[in-house]
Amino acid sequence: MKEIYGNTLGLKSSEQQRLRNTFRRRVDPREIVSAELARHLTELSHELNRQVGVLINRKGDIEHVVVGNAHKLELPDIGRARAGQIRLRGLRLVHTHLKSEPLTKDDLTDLALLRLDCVAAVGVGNDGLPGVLHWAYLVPENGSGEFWHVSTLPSVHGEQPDLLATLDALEEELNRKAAARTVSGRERAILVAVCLDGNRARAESSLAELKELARTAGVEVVDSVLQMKREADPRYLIGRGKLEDLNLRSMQSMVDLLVFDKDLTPSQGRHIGDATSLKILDRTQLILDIFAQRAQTAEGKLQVELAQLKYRLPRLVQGDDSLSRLMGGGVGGRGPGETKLEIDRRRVRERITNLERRIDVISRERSVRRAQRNRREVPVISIVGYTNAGKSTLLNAITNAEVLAEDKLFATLDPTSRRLRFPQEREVIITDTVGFIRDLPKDLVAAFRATLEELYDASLLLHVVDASDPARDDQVEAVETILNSLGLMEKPRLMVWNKADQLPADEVEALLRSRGGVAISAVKREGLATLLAKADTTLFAEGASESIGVV
Ligand SMILES: Nc1nc2c(ncn2[C@@H]2O[C@H](COP(=O)(O)OP(=O)(O)OP(=O)(O)O)[C@@H](O)[C@H]2O)c(=O)[nH]1
Ligand SMILES: [Mg+2]
Repeated sequence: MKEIYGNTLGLKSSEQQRLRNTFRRRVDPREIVSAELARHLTELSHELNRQVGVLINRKGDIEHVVVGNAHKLELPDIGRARAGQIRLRGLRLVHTHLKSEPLTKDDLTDLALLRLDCVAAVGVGNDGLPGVLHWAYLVPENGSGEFWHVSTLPSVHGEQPDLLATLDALEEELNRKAAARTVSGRERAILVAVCLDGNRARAESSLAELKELARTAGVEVVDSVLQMKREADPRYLIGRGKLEDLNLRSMQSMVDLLVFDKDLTPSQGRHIGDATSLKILDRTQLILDIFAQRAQTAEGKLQVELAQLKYRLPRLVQGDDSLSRLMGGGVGGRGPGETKLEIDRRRVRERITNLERRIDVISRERSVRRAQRNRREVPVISIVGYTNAGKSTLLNAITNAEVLAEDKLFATLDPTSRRLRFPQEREVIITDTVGFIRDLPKDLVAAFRATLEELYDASLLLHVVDASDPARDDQVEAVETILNSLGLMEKPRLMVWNKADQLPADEVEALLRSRGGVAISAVKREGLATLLAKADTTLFAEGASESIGVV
């Protein structure tokens, strides 16, 4: 026996029976609602002074009968649509509006988030007879920002549009768009930034960098939004209205992912995930993701996994309640009261300890290698710089090594060392390093400590800068902040203004005058002789070896 859902409290049994009788009705599926069914609903609504609604499937059968209060209707849980779901639900909502009011925001949000075939509201006249019919259906992405098409018919008695034909056309269009999309097979994302300090320019450049990160991670960026805000929403970071809007846009544009340009607290991540049914990533997770995709050596892989686990640990949530309750009573010898969550946490912690131990071993081997190198008294030059500055290109240009250089962030994760013969047959070792980035995740700094340890042995740091990047000054500052935190600012450092081929000559000159250093083009192999000569004098100048610590 099918039951009535919703606000049935205080209804007489005769009224409940009449509501139940609704299940017996069928409508012609081509109509939004038949005049008979509309009248049945409005009469009931009029008497009960409550909204009454039905969910009708494509065959015209009534699957649910729902009672609300005078202003709204709470729908039964038919399950939210999956992110990226193309198909419509195959259910339409027809309900009454006691004052013949238009469709509400809630009605339309239900339409979109539940992917209903359509929503319709029949006005209840003073006599309890059906009046106007407001109805709406979803529209595909269209550039005008419309999520739905809303219209009004003066009465349920007149001719109604062929709903099945409308839905067929709509689904065909949705499928066409989806087919075009699945070709790429990449996850689709909307990027979200919140600017809390009023500095819009900086927020925009950070968002541009996030876009590059997303591209590097292989994510397709559908759109990005920047919200200026005084204070962060404690629950959702962004405003609730904005979140709802994002939700609707994601549904329409078949987005799977929201990527936040700021790190989310564990509870914010959870709340946003719950409110949207989308996968949520923040900046740190995106960077970790890239590192995970790119790590080549065993050590790199261990380090990335370690950083990921450390990031995930506080974000583990109670998954399945029934399961944890089941396991809660000391079943299976897992100790009294231990929940699944605690078991998960313990496993993660064990894995962390294990990884740390293995990384430690590798790191010790590395320092043995370094010590041998030092004993041979070969000075080390380390290339540092913001990600994508051209470090690997420079290493390749001066050593003919083949280190992967590409227009992606974090192309290099593993330190690469090459021998280089200096003009006077003097030998040095030159190392390429992982790129730096502003707000480098704390766990990653720790995880890549071993990699960066190479820098402690360097006799000279070449700080490579993409001189053509508008965010150049911020990037220099970010690199210097990290060098400072590693206690490396005392090392001799040479500023290398790369990509000079992208800048007008006078700007290059001005840069050299004000900031010193060398201007080069690593791809065009210009300025390299000057660079090497300067490095040579710094390293081998009379008496320099002592002051700069070459052993
Ligand atoms: N126009 C121009 N492009 C350059 C120059 N040097 C490097 N590039 C380009 O900049 C991009 C990044 O170069 P990489 O050498 O991979 O940069 P990286 O600093 O090693 O980057 P990560 O390892 O990702 O941190 C590539 O597309 C290079 O071709 C240059 O002198 N001029
Ligand atoms: Mg590189």
